[in-house]
Amino acid sequence: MKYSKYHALGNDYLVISPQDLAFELTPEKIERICHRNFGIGSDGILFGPLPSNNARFGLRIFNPDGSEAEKSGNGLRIFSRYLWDNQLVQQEEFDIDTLGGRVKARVAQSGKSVEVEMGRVSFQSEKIPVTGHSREVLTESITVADQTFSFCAATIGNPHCIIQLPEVTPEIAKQYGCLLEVHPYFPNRTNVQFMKVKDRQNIQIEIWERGAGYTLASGSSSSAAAAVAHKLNLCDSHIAVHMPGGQIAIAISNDFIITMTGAVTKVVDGLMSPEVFEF
Ligand SMILES: N[C@@H](CCC[C@H](N)C(=O)O)C(=O)O
Repeated sequence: MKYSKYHALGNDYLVISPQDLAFELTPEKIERICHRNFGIGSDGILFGPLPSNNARFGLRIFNPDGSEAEKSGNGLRIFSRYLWDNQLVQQEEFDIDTLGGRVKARVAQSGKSVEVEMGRVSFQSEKIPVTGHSREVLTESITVADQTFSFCAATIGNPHCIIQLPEVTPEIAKQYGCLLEVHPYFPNRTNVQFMKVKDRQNIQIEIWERGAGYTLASGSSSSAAAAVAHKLNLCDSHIAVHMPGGQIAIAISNDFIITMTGAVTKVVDGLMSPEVFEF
């Protein structure tokens, strides 16, 4: 099986084209391919390009636990770079359809920087989804293990739980992220961001991704956390999001449409042996 591996600030994905796949991409196979010891290793699989009625290209996004995600910011930027590298697009702007909606992508610097218009953030409980009556989920309480946090929730196609703290560390994300991901408030599970507001233009986040665990960066997480910081009037509309893997620039329009810009790096084109599935 042919694959291409890229990373966006350390958030790594394998791009697999349907034409290079001779078997069905089942959850068990996805888990094995993404496994960092028994497989190639990645934070997810980008399966495309697929035919779409809504956009030039269709894309399916899979997490390393085999679940399917509606959207991935870094995944979309990586997939855009792949389309560019493989000359599947000639113009710098094009659109991509995902389960979580259509996005517009624009490549720059020969694909090394990609901007994606991610869509509109909503804080509405039934859209995220969060259980309970219909409301914007802003500054509510949630308890996991020994700890009660104040949280906000948002969707940009996929669900996010954002917790603002004075300081954030990888340890906090790992200790509480796994519990918050599966909290009964979130019927579809959730991505989790622990956010420190540095000033009106800068936030720092530590991330626990649904279906992937602790990651070094996440585009949809950056979008959701920046949108919450802006919604709570803690930040302006242009925000640099600092993550362990690097920095993403987020611009927020008056109606909370997010534009995200950041680096994409190619790692390798490879050929996976079928022996990987002998288990
Ligand atoms: N790394 C991604 C998010 C991938 C999907 C996520 N794990 C989910 O299940 O929603 C990003 O860059 O946005």
